[in-house]
Amino acid sequence: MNGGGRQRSGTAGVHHQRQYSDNFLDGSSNSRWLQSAGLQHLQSNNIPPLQDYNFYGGGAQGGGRMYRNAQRSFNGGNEFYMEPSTPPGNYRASTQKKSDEDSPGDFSPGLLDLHSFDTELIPEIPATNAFDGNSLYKPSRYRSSDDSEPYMMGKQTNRGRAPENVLKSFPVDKEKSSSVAKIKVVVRKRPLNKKELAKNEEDIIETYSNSLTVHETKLKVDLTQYVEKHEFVFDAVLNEEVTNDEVYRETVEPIVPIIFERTKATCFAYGQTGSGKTYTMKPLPLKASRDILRLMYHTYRNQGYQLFVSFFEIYGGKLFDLLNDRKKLCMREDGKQKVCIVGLQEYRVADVEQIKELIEKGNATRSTGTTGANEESSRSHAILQLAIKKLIDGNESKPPRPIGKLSFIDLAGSERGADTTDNDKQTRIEGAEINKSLLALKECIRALDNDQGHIPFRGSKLTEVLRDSFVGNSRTVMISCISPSSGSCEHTLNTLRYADRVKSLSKGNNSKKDVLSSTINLKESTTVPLSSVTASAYEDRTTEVWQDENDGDDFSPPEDYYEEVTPSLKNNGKVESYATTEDKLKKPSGQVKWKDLPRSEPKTMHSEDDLAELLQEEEDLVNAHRTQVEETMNIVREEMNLLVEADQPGNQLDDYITKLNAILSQKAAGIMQLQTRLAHFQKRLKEHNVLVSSAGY
Ligand SMILES: Nc1ncnc2c1ncn2[C@@H]1O[C@H](COP(=O)(O)OP(=O)(O)OP(=O)(O)O)[C@@H](O)[C@H]1O
Repeated sequence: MNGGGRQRSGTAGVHHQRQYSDNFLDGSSNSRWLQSAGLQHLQSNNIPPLQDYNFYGGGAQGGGRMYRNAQRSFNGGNEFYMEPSTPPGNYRASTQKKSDEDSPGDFSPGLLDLHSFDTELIPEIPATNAFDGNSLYKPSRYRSSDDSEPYMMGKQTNRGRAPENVLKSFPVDKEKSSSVAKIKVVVRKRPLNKKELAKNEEDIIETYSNSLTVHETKLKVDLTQYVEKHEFVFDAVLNEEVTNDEVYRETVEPIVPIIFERTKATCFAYGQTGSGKTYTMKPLPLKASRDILRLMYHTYRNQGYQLFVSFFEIYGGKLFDLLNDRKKLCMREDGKQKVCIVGLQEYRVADVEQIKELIEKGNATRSTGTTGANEESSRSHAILQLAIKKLIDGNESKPPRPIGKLSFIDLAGSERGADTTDNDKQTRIEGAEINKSLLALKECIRALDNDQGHIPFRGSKLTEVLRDSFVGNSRTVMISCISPSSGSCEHTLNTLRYADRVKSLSKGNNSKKDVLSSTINLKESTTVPLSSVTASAYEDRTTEVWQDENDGDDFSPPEDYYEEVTPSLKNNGKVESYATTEDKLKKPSGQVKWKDLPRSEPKTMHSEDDLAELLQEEEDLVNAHRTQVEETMNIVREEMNLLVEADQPGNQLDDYITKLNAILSQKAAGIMQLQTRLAHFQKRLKEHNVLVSSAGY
């Protein structure tokens, strides 16, 4: 598709990108992420405090002044302004009828409508005028679009792309916009970090341009090891050498022009803690705003477009404004089921530096903590929104109309539910809440996947906010971040299955389900231990097998197959028990590979088929029960959370306990059934072994 996974930048930037997390330069997290984004020159200690720029000022008049300031700034002045657009009494709910538009006094104070779009169409600009680099280009007003030289008004550089090229890249984008997929799922693999290298963990992810293979080492019942191969296909797979700039080009850049065309777009990162979500997400808004401003000031010049920034987090099921001293926010639904965030401050911005400052401010305010995998772990879901609005008839005294919106969501680690086992009460509550919201997100995705009439968006604050990412005229880019390490294999598989499910939401996708591992690899890999395979015998025919057995087959794996695994219930000791180096079959690159196995004699084959079927059955059963137990645990966690929140646990404790007991008894019955089945399985396995040894195999 795009060759993203094979990209090699081959520049100094690559070297930088390949540094492991622990190798990062000293300094604040903000300066670190600017460096990681290739935007270090934006780092400035000289920027005056926001208050110096009438940060909390407002009013219709203020808005007019603000706009004029913006124009001056754009016209080469060095003035720097930012004002929130939602001062009390100054903002109109965009759901209001057109007849009300001339009555600024009726605007709902501080109410931001996340979903509403007016009906006025943006005038089409002929491509020749819109993208005429010669007529529009003002050389003194911006820099190259190169990653290391972001768009900055009032500054000039001799380096960078020719002006024509900068502007002419947009027609391409515009053409692309109509064909931009509704949902795009991209996987990003980070490099092994120092800790993982110190533990001798191996890179088990093999990437191609739009697919990847996870090589999972497993133990058979007789404790011999084998490698199970899981193949996934996505829209793009970005390997550990891909820079943040390339990530931007692959993910967000194509959707930027569309937000001028009445579209809501969302980009979110998903993955376990420490997998690189924040590292990936942080540079994107700045890069996007650079392109948005370029479009605003050139392609849509003089058309009254304005750019607004807001930044909030969902922490413990509550919303906090990251640009307004973590002020608690309220989410409300209006009569049309449109979600509004009451009190959220929006800041109008005119250049990248202002946006940079706001993002830094928000990031500094964000809730973080330390996990085993990440010293600066996000404990919240952070949502940064870039909203494009348009002045009504060029009238600066009226609030502008929302046109399009680009939201960036940095989700908390997907396995933070594991924190519920932590002794610290606060961490447990956080973990439970994160778990709940990610579970709700999964439920919504599943419901959409099944074309269910009712989508349970109200399951969590996160899904309420994300609602418009999945319905209506929207675009969604999901970046699944994965660690390459063998120790993270289970989490990685969970992330990829989750991503696979999201991918299946988009029409006409070509995503293969990860059924291969349980049907083919398992069957064949159970017959020969890995240690007995010589390196020279290395061969890979998995793809061939897949094609043979699955061509034209629209088989969908059972629901349970995609259930996410809660790590606290898993045996993480697996990291330690990973196969010894001698046991592994390696390619010259060191990548562990699955080995094709010799074809068996018909008699043995028959018994192997039986065994494989049995194994499959057992695995399905175990998966189903594990899922049930995990779901139960989630319910228990949620209930516990409710109790804590209720503040007077005694009140409803008896009810809760009765309810939980009923659920647990039901699950216990299931587990007993599983034990009976396993005993049966063990008996069959013994019989099989006898059969194999008597056949002299
Ligand atoms: N592609 C990458 N290249 C180099 N370093 C990376 C890459 N991805 C992540 N890192 C580093 O790994 C560490 C963890 O990354 P990050 O904080 O982005 O994880 P996260 O998924 O956001 O975790 P959490 O959910 O706990 O917030 C950071 O120090 C980061 O700099």
